[in-house]
Amino acid sequence: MNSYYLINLVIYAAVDAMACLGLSQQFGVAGVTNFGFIVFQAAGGYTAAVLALPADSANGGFQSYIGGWNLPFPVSWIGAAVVGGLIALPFTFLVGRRLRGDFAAVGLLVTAVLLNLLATNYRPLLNGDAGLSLIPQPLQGEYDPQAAGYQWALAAVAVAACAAVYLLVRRITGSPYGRSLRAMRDNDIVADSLGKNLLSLRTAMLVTGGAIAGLSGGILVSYITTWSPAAWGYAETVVLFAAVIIGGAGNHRGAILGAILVPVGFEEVTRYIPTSNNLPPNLIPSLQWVAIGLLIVIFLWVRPQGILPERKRLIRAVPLTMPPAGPAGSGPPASGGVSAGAAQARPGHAGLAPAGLAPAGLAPAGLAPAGLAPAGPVPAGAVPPPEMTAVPAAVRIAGPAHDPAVATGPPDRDVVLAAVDVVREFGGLRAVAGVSLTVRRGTLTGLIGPNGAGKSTLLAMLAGTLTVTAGQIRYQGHDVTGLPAYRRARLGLIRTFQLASEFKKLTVMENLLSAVPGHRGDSLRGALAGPRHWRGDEDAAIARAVALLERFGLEAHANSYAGDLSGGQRRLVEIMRALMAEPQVLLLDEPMAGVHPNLARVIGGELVALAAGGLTVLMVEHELAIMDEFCDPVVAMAEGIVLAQGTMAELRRRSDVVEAYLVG
Ligand SMILES: Nc1ncnc2c1ncn2[C@@H]1O[C@H](COP(=O)(O)OP(=O)(O)OP(=O)(O)O)[C@@H](O)[C@H]1O
Repeated sequence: MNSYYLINLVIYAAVDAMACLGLSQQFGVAGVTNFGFIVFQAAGGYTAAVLALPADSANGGFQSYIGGWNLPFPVSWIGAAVVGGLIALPFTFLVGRRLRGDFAAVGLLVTAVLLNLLATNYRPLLNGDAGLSLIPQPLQGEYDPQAAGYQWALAAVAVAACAAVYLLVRRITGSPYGRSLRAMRDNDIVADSLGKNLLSLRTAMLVTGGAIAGLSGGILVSYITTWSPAAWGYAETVVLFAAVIIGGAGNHRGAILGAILVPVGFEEVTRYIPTSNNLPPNLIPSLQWVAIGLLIVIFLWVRPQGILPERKRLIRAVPLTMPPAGPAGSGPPASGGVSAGAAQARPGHAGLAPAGLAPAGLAPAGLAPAGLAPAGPVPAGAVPPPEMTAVPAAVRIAGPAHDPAVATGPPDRDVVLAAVDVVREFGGLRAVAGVSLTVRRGTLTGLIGPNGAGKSTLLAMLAGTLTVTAGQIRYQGHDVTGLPAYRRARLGLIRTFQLASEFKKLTVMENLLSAVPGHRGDSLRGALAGPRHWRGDEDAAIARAVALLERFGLEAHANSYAGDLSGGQRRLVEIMRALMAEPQVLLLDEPMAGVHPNLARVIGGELVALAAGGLTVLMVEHELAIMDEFCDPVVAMAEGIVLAQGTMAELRRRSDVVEAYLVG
């Protein structure tokens, strides 16, 4: 085989593998479907070209372009990566919290098409469809670019760059930050409710993917010495997607394999197809597209996980070696197992007692008395009651220390969560029609009502998953109505969902670890710093998770995919995951649904013990026996309003509640 031909193969394989690694990171790991991926590669290629080219007048002005700085290697490649990353920033508005994933994907595709049209037709800066040529190769002043030695060296540098990209994406994916990315991919609303900033995560993925794509484009342009808009058509993104899907989305080795099989392999195979003058000239390229399309369909149908599926991340249980719980007040609740590992809480969370309990001495001695708050509506815009405005700073368990945006007004000692005349409309339907409600610290408050009463909608508004149409949500004495779910979660306001919401393709252990707040490895910077930076936090979190798993009898499933568990077991995973988030207030939406009655009792007892330690729980539940046994007070809703609030015995004496819900 001719050595130039081999060099060509190696360089194309390296460039395509890099691009596929970037796309696999975005799409396979983080679930960001970037149909505009090729734009970033094209931008990197153009940047490398204009950084290396002399001013456009230097070679007779036959082509026009931006700049022409004639900068030495490797500035052109670095510039390609930087520009590839930077041009991702304007795209972030497409992948924000509010835009559904499929709309964002279409938005990115349309943007790619528009930019390609612009590049093809706008001559002054981009030279139109003629593109750019005579792009200088790296160090071509010092070496002969035609020499085989030079070309092999260029291929070696391209392979080295590809290896560096592989190590980079592997480091990110293998970190707690990578776990958050995969959690977001599996269920972004749930990830949001656990404190993950979706916009920041997706922006980081667009920028790193853009930088990788830009670098790959820069390397390619330096090698082929031309840049043409026709080579970066949006359809090229389909080829890269095919490679990632066939290789195995989310598996970085799969991305490399896919790159070798699809873009490189297809090009090679078609070289051996005999040509004939009788065949239409575009037949073979057209057949290539048909084959790629068919392969995508076949793989998505028969083997959606690809040739090399995403690998399961087994986590070894760390033995519980920490000292027994500390002195009075900082000790575990009666149900000690849940608290294990808390002694290793990070300094930033030092105030958080085991599994989110209130700090020593601040918790009420036992389950709070009924505390019958008036059920009637509070007028809109009402001044908060006086008890919501004065509390010692030490009680701010998860207030301003976590989130500087909520920095005014001291929290209340007793009322930890309040809805003030809250309304939620869906079109013409008033699902919640002016609810006022207070939840007191350390209580296990029940929320009952017939189907469609508005309970889940109210819970979602309290957590920030749904915005209110009118009214106010107050948490720890602060107005949090405008705060998104992830910010509320970081303040300790954690919810679970009515429908199963485990991260299916994360193991049970990973589900639990994904909720840990303030993990040193749960940021891009922390992930890049490497395991040595976050190993301590990880071990402490694993120890806490193991204790919880043992408490709820799921230790044997620690390394099973959560999506493979039974309905009841998945419920338990959600509850444990919520506890791992170190909540101050837990909003549970039918947590016992599908759980065996004996286990439901264990959960109930566990929640009572946690409440005795200062945790506040608001729980929607249809099973009245559970309400009778564990919840006090209980709030009854019907048709979007609160009918009454009191003990279950008191509610049973209310004819309107009995009529609406308790009959039968
Ligand atoms: N996203 C939505 N779009 C339109 N209507 C909705 C939406 N979510 C809830 N609703 C409607 O709002 C009303 C209250 O629903 P919600 O789920 O809050 O009731 P619920 O008390 O939790 O009922 P259940 O006990 O059956 O879960 C229902 O009529 C429901 O159809």
